Amino acid sequence: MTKPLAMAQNSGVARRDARQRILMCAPDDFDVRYVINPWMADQIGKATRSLARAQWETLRRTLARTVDIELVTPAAGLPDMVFTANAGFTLGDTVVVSRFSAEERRAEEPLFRAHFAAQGFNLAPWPQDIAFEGAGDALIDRAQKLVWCGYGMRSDAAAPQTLEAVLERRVIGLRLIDPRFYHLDTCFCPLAGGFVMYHPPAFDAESRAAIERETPPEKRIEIGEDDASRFACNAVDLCGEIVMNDASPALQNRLRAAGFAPLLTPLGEFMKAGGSAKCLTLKLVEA
Ligand SMILES: NC(=O)NCCC[C@H](N)C(=O)O
Repeated sequence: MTKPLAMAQNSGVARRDARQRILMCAPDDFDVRYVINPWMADQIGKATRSLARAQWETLRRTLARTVDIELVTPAAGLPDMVFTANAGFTLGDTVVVSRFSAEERRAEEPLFRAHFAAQGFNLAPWPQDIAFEGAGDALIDRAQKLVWCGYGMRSDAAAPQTLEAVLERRVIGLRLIDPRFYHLDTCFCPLAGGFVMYHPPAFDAESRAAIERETPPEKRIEIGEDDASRFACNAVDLCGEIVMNDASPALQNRLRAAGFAPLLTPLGEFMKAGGSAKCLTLKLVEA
């Protein structure tokens, strides 16, 4: 079988990836202060700031071995701003800044917009009345040259076609049906070489069929309930190194057999807010 790691090392994509930039936000004001997803229920006030900080620093250092880390300034009173996956969706030097469905996160929008503008991104137009939560719900699949876009929990049903019109890229909408997997990046992860790691019960039948249509069986890595609940799909693929909160030995073996190198970094404090490795990062993707 073709090894994605080897493939990546020989491709132009890998050379760009070597200088890839990832946006993060320090957890200065991280906490659980409201409940907007099932993971946050019963967790108000229960995150330990010092432990969260240590977990976030370990993630940052781990990623910084391979990519350049950029930081957006955290703001007091916005405890979820640490989840930069939800800042927006970038493609080349264009960004679609998120239009949060969750009222509690709306105040993050102007801060992320100002950050992207200051960094020289072109801000793509987006209708105010269509919720879209950025790279939490829109995931680029370089191997298949398309964008997968989750909807039905946070991003509106109109988000996929709106994104397709804005980006002029093929976008496939995937309808999410389990509130625990409220963003696409909690239950779906495109990997190098056309592999896709996903939790099938998080999707409706039509969306599962779309995934099966686009991805051959040998490239589909189905994630069971146990691994999905450890946020195994919420992973960052860095040229074949898969940075994730946790994964069972069986899943780690499955990933290794496909040519990937799982790298576990515990992010339990952030799980209390419903996020882990992928949610804490935004790849500033090359077009
Ligand atoms: N899944 C993600 O991309 N981000 C995690 C966001 C967690 C935050 N508490 C939220 O519910 O919006």
